[in-house]
This record gives sequence, C-alpha cells and structure tokens, in this order.
Amino acid sequence: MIAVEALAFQYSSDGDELFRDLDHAFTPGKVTAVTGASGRGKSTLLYIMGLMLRPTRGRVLVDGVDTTDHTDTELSALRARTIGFVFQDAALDPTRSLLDAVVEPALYAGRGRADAEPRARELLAELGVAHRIDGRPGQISGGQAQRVAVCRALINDPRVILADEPTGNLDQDNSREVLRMLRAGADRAGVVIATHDPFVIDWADEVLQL
Ligand SMILES: Nc1ncnc2c1ncn2[C@@H]1O[C@H](COP(=O)(O)OP(=O)(O)OP(=O)(O)O)[C@@H](O)[C@H]1O
Repeated sequence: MIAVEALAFQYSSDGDELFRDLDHAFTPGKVTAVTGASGRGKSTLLYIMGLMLRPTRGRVLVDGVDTTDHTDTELSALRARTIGFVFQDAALDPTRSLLDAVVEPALYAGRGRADAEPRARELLAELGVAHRIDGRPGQISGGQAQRVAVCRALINDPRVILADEPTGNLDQDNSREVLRMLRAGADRAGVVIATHDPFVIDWADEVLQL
C-alpha cells in the first residue's frame, strides 16, 4: 500500500504550498476518503500517490519502497503494475470502444491482449453494458461511463485503487454501484477516494481530512 511522508507540493515556486508535511500511511484492505475544502489538494494528492506528479518535498512509498529516486520510466512501470486510477468524470477516450478502454491498462502493464480481454469482458458483463462492448463512451450514460472507468482501474488487480470524485455527478443508484465495485476491489487492495460526498465520507472505513 502507499504511505506519504513529510509531503508538500507546489504547482509553481510562487504558488501556494499544499499539504505542508503531510504524513499518512494508507491501510490495505480499507477504503479511505480524502476530504477537505475545494482547492485543498485532494486531486493533487491522488496524482502524487498515483506517481503522476512528484512531490516538491517529502516522499511516497509504495509497499515500503521509496519512489523518490525512480526514473520516470520506473515510475510508469510501477504505476502500471500496482495502481488503478479512476479519473474525475471517467475521462474515457471518446474514440475507443469500451472494451479497449478497459483492456488498455493491461497493455501498459505488459500483459497481452489475449490475457486481459476475458477479464475485461467479465467486468463489463457485471455492469450490464456487455452488449455495448464495441460501442463508444458517448453511447452510454455518464453513470455507466463512470462504472466502465472503475472496470478499467480493476483490470490489473491493482494493490492500490485511487478514485477522484468517483460519485461526483452520479445519481444515488449509480453512486451505490460504483461504491460497491470499489468496495469489492478493496478485498485485495487499498482504496483511496478523493471526495466531497457526505455519503462516501460516512461509508468509508477511514477519513483523511486535508
Ligand atoms: N495544473 C495546475 N497548475 C497550477 N495550479 C493547479 C493545477 N492543478 C490544480 N492547481 C491548484 O492547486 C490547488 C489544489 O487543486 P486540487 O484540484 O488538487 O484541489 P481539490 O481539493 O481536489 O479541489 P476540488 O475539490 O475543487 O476538486 C488549487 O488551488 C488549484 O487551483
């Protein structure tokens, strides 16, 4: 799982410093809600934990390994192997099929398409969108797209699942379904959700307030 130590981040040298010496060890098998007022850095923390941004100060440990001196290539490889990321508003590529969207992270992790496709079909079937598997994200609802984004994050059985406002624009039924899938993911992984949603904060096992 991921731990952050003495973490601080600035987007630019004259910008505000976010976090200021944040220390936190996230718990495997648990769902942690990261919350706090708008602009406090919830999304930024997820990007740092997802190894997409490097901290300005402090360090990120993945399963006890300090990532500070990793090259960008090493960070990408570690991310592909260990982390599933659900971007805000699903952020699916509108030009690619749903099946391709779910298979893609497996290819980044060095798996073959033939290896990943059966699991991708299984995940999509669970969602009830299997009949649209060759369709594009524009042909399904926003709620279904968000659930496809969760399938994408689960395809490699990651050790860590990071989800940025996954219930942000969803109605109650879709929110419940997304949370059910993330909770199932927490069987084997730690799940960290950046959120304002009081229902999610209440439902999480742990809360980190920024
Ligand atoms: N790419 C960027 N360049 C410069 N500043 C940025 C960038 N992305 C975010 N910021 C700023 O960094 C701060 C933290 O942003 P972030 O999106 O992480 O906050 P948040 O807590 O997730 O907010 P929200 O709840 O509104 O989504 C904000 O002040 C934001 O304007």
